[in-house]
Amino acid sequence: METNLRIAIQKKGRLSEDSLKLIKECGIKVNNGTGKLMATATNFPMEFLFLRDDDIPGYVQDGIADIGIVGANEADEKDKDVDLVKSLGFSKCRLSLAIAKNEEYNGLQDFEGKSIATSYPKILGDYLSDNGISADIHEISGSVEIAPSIGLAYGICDIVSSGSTLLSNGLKEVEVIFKSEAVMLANKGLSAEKQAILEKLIFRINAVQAAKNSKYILLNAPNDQIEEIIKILPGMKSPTVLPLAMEGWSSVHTVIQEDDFWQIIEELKEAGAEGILVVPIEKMIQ
Ligand SMILES: Nc1ncnc2c1ncn2[C@@H]1O[C@H](COP(=O)(O)OP(=O)(O)OP(=O)(O)O)[C@@H](O)[C@H]1O
Ligand SMILES: O=P(O)(O)OC[C@H]1O[C@H](OP(=O)(O)OP(=O)(O)O)[C@H](O)[C@@H]1O
Ligand SMILES: [Mg+2]
Repeated sequence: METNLRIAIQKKGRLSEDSLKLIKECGIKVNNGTGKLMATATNFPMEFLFLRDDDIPGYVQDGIADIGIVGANEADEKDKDVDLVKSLGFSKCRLSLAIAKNEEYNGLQDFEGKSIATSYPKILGDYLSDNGISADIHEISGSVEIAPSIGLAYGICDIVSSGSTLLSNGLKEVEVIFKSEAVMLANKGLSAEKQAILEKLIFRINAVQAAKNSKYILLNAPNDQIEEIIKILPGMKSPTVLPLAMEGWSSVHTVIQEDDFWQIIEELKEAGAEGILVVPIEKMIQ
């Protein structure tokens, strides 16, 4: 029987859509009809389990799933004996301490002896003890932001992204204690066959990620400016230079990093580049 790599992804929630999108971008086809909790890819040796994110680190540790996608916050909180394979760049958020917006805040010492409601008792406990603060951690499983207004706790420690949930509940963020994004976890004892499938998957994810961070750039320039323009362009290798039909002009093609984009464009314009086109790249194999 063919070996399949079994991946656990969140059934429904903040990670589900982007996890499946990544799988799709890797060219893997899976038919997860509504309500189906298990599925097999049609064109890659992979099986899918659709689970609550809380259960994923444990299932990966126990080998029920070979790999899994969860938030780094969930992976850290569950503290299972698994390998962290890769950060995936989506579901970026932070775990923060927050208190009622009308409370004065002078620093972390304000939490000394107070109660804090959270779904992340381990991460919070570690943070407080690292900082020499002793507080009463009150574990609740959801709707954490309600705790101060109903008198359950002085402060909270919960996930923040835009900050709008805090705002709507009359809270202010006072400390960021953990920065998170989706990560891939793997079981520590994968067979050689499963390891080989995982490597193929990682190769594809790397190509997708590299493409997302890069742009293909095309521009025209007079030949006497080409040397200077090439100096500005840090391409994958050396840029391609092609003569244009117009005498004395060339077209330059290369790949640039998204982060350097605006700075490079400015420099290129100053160096005499014209007709600059910037195009997204679908996959990039380095
Ligand atoms: N507002 C947000 N913006 C970005 N990422 C988020 C946000 N909220 C949560 N996340 C990330 O997505 C993960 C899953 O969040 P979600 O709210 O779907 O979890 P959940 O309610 O515990 O789901 P489940 O029903 O699977 O237990 C979180 O652990 C965190 O890493
Ligand atoms: O800073 P914000 O952009 O407002 O995001 C933060 C909120 O997002 C998450 O909840 P979610 O909306 O996923 O609902 P949940 O409580 O059902 O998990 C998280 O638990 C926070 O409450
Ligand atoms: Mg959960």
